Amino acid sequence: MANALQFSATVQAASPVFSKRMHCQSLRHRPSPPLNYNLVATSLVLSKRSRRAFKVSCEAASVDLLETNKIDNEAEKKITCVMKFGGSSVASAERMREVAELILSFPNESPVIVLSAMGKTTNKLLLAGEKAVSCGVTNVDSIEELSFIKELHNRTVKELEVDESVIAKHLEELEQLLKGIAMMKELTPRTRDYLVSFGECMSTRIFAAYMNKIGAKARQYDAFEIGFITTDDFTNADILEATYPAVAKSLHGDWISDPAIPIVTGFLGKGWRSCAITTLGRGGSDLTATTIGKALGLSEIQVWKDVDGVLTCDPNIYPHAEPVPYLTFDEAAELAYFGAQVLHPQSMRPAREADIPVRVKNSYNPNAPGTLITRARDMSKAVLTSIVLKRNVTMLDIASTRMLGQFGFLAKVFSTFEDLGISVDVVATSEVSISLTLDPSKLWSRELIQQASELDHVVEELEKIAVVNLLQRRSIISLIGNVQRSSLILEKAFHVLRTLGVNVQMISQGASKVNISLIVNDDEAEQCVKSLHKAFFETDISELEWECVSGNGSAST
Ligand SMILES: Nc1ncnc2c1ncn2[C@@H]1O[C@H](COP(=O)(O)OP(=O)(O)O)[C@@H](O)[C@H]1O
Ligand SMILES: N[C@@H](CC(=O)OP(=O)(O)O)C(=O)O
Repeated sequence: MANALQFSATVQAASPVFSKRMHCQSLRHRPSPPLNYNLVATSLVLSKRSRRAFKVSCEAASVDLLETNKIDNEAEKKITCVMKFGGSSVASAERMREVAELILSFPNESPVIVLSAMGKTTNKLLLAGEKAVSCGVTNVDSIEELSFIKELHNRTVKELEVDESVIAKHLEELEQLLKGIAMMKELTPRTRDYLVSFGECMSTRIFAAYMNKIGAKARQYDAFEIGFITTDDFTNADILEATYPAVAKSLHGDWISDPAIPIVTGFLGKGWRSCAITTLGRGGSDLTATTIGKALGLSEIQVWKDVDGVLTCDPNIYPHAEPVPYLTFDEAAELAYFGAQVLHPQSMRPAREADIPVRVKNSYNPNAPGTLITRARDMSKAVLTSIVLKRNVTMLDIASTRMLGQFGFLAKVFSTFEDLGISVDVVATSEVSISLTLDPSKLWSRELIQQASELDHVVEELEKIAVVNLLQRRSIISLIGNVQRSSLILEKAFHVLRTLGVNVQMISQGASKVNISLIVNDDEAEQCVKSLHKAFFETDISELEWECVSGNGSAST
């Protein structure tokens, strides 16, 4: 019953007229006890039409309208935004308390909350799984990572003073699963996903219990039970279209019938064929949040991290990185795809499709403005937005053995990759040769031995039509910004790289118009990023501008 609304009214002095009129309405649930004189408190679920009639009746019967209206308004409140908190934001009981306080400090928002696993739980679960493969069943309970996970979650439950039963079953099951892995002596991608799901399943249960304890009504959801339907690509699954209506139905339906803050597991889904738990790739809770944003048509998606927004480069490489106040979806997607850990590579897609702004905020510093990501922004002054580094990339130089002018060479090269299921990142071509890099995330998701033999196989296949040079330990430095000013960016960048004595091995300016990629050796890459950062972000912008032909930078689409 889509329009159902819940009422509660204290009837102080009802009249026979009121009682009669109430019974005339098409009530889903008759009030109990029957409305009568001096009735105290009742709860009704009414259609919108009946609700209007009920209001009139209430007035006629001197019902305590204050109480009625209060609950009426509560039910009419719509879900307004989604707030995602990453592992670092919910790493301890103390952090969970602060996050709860943060959520409740926005009284005008009715958010859906998406949580990642506590702290480094996902990494620990993966390590525990790997150890279980070879440690023997009897030694599972002494796996250090298992003890750490148990201790962290039990301590958090205790410190938050919530019932330990909320996670007891999960901890028991986790140990059983590790014993199963030890018995089978193998950890398949499917089991790996089931294993890491314990992290999000436990963090959300603890947090929902705590919210309820402090009087903020909350309801926990496992994403794989509420319609997150994915491909069966374990460890790196894609969200399928059917997810949006299914998630909307689950969350909205519950909210209408019994409003409570939804606390949803990030990162997890359910394979459409296998019906097994899948994961959306590392950092996938961002994608969970943007998917919910699109499914519910919300006005804002917030991702709360441990940094003051998206920064001008990875702060672990260069601590003087600064927050970027505005980004477009295209810039953010490119930045994430080319390796900025701060956002999941696919997470911008649902937000862009539904045109919902994404705000990246710092849960440790909520007053910092963060980064606002929208469809368009003023690009008139933008030169470079951010520098991203993707390490340990494999590069292939492929030169055709045929004569110039032969067609079909590129098609053959790409069909080889398609047949082998390997995706390509950066490409630069001439008519008879092509240089490209392979997407490491697709290779990383496979076993190391499998990776090596797959690369051999790629080379073997390509050598049928070309001379192939396999180059490993390369890095992609992506310059994200206003490619309308590519000449200025390239001039400045190459000046920096020449000063460092670094030779660029490949360069590509993608069709996205926000990214220029440079390939250099792994061992030179960090220094390049630091020097590029100094040149672009620690130099007065006007010094960059003087050479720029006026009118070069135009507004974005
Ligand atoms: N360009 C960047 N801007 C901001 N953070 C970045 C960037 N590149 C890498 N990072 C790293 O990403 C981290 C935040 O992402 P992540 O760990 O996935 O957050 P969470 O777990 O809170 O969702 C930061 O702590 C920072 O170390
Ligand atoms: N816990 C998962 C999913 C995730 O999104 O985590 P975080 O928000 O902490 O990056 C991971 O570590 O990959």
